[in-house]
Amino acid sequence: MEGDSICSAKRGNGERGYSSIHKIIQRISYKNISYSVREQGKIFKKKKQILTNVNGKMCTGLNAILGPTGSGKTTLMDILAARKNKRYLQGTVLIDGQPTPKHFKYMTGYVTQDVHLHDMMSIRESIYFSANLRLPSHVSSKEKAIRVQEVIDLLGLTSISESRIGNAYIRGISGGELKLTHIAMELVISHSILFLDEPTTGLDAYTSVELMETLKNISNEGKLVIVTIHQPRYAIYKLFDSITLLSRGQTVYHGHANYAIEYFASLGYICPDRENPTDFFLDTIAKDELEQPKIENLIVKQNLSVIFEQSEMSSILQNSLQASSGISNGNNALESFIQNCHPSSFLWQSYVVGLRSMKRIMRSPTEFILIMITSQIIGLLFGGIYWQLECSLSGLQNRVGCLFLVLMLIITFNLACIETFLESKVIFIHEYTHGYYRVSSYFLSNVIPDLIIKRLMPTLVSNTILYLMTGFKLKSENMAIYLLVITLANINAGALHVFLGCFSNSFSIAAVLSGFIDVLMIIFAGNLINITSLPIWIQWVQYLSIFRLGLSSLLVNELVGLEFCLDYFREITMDKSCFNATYNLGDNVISTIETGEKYLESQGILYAEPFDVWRGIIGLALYAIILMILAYTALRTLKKN
Ligand SMILES: Nc1ncnc2c1ncn2[C@@H]1O[C@H](COP(=O)(O)OP(=O)(O)OP(=O)(O)O)[C@@H](O)[C@H]1O
Repeated sequence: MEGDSICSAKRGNGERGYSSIHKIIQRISYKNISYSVREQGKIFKKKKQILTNVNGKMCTGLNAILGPTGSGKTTLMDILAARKNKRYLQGTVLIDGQPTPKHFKYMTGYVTQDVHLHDMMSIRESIYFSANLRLPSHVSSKEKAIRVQEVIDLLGLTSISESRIGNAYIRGISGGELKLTHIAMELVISHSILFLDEPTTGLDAYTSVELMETLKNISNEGKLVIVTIHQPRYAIYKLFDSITLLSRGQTVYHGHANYAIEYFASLGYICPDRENPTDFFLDTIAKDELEQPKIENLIVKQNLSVIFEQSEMSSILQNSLQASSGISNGNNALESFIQNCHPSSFLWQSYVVGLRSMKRIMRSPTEFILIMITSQIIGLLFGGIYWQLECSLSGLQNRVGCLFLVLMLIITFNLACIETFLESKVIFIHEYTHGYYRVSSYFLSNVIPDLIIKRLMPTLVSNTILYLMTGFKLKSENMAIYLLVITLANINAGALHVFLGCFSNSFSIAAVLSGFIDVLMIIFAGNLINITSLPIWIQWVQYLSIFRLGLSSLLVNELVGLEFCLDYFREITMDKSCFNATYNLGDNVISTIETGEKYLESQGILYAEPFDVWRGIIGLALYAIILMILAYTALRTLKKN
């Protein structure tokens, strides 16, 4: 019985690794690992202990973490893979005797329990996407394609490699095939350490054994493979080099898989012939958790974890951990080795992610077509309602109303940006934490095309139609300014809703926040309440309103130089043409016309200087930059663990 002999397993050569990003790692050791969290969703957050004083060592080969549901398997694996919040962690994890390097998680393959992949991509495209972004740039496209094909064949995905992933509405591949695709996306990178959380869940018995045999073969090449698994068949159990049995976050056994039965027998727990050892271990642990066993030759009320802690095996392990903590194995350059977590450049990442975004839009055109058709119908409808506006007082009112409604529509259309991002948030977090791309590449190539193609393009087309139908000023410079304001308002509304999508975890929360912000901005637009009538100390809020900034520019652009007949005079003179005259009524001088300038003055909108039309545009542009930075920052600071 020798604790350290866990690591006397074969030493492969880490063959197939792409050496520029993959250091050959042979051992992970962990000492006194304790992990606790503050439980979410309670007013007084209670501390919950998940792991307590766990020790161990895992080496090249197939290592399994077993235990009942909720025993802490995933948490332990996450800690070893450097994917847990260090704030709640106590103890040390050493990689080949060295502290875990900063970017360790990018050096490892990690298959999560839940799988989230882009629905419109095929299996081959998904695996190629992973290879394209995560393999070093010196690996040619041809080599990547060959590697992808090899992994597809290895996991038996050949016959369905061109099938789409699908989603809840569009039937795609099965859950098991999805899992295999995810595993393939990690295998294709050929990391020297591979973590797999419940890789066989969702697979039939035969495929599970096949998969585990594949993982065993991979580990025989000198790779360190760690899996968490619930209740593997004996055929799978036989493949494990080492097993770690957990019970309520404590170690019940850690050592060679083929010694475990002997160890339990030494405690009086005899595994019956023909019984699957894993079933036997889990049953024993379950009984131990329930009733605190009172077995002959054992100290009463000692449970399996205490017994293991006091065992000879555990003390050998402790000694070996103590001794190995300072050994570097020549890998003391681990930290400097992986300075840059991304093997591909910012531009390459933006190109690859952008290409996928475009493919997604092209392959699910319904949403885009629907947005395009609805916005054109609304454009035509508004154009019909505000058809060829007259230069009368009602024409002035209609102009203001129409411009306000155009801005309202832009905000409403961009509400969908919340959903667009929320939908892909899980995929973004998964891909980002797996080192596919930088946040900036994703932002540039995923968020921005979405804003431009799905939101801005339809709005610009419908507003061009609307502009011509309403009879707004026909000069090209006025139309250009109109479309520029529409563009900036669109970017603002889109960025605002992307920000809200990043900020909150559900559509309803984001929609409530959006409603609140929109109402505030509408109040300060100026046409529901006259800003000049408000107390000075609150008037500044108008500069925070996209509506106010946009509307003031649109109004200056449209109204300066226009004259509007008072409808009253047109009726009494029965003259449909507009004339400019003044009448003296007692002390009052009444004009037959209202000028656009007079209206703007009454609204507190500056118009006299050419710059006045640009004031709102510059405000909108600055606002767009600020909102984009906020959205980007929200994406960066998103909790990614
Ligand atoms: N962030 C967290 N907040 C609260 N509880 C947590 C948190 N993370 C883990 N837990 C709890 O810790 C325990 C261990 O979780 P973990 O996912 O590691 O178990 P597991 O053995 O992998 O379970 P399963 O076999 O079901 O996957 C569970 O009871 C879980 O609810």
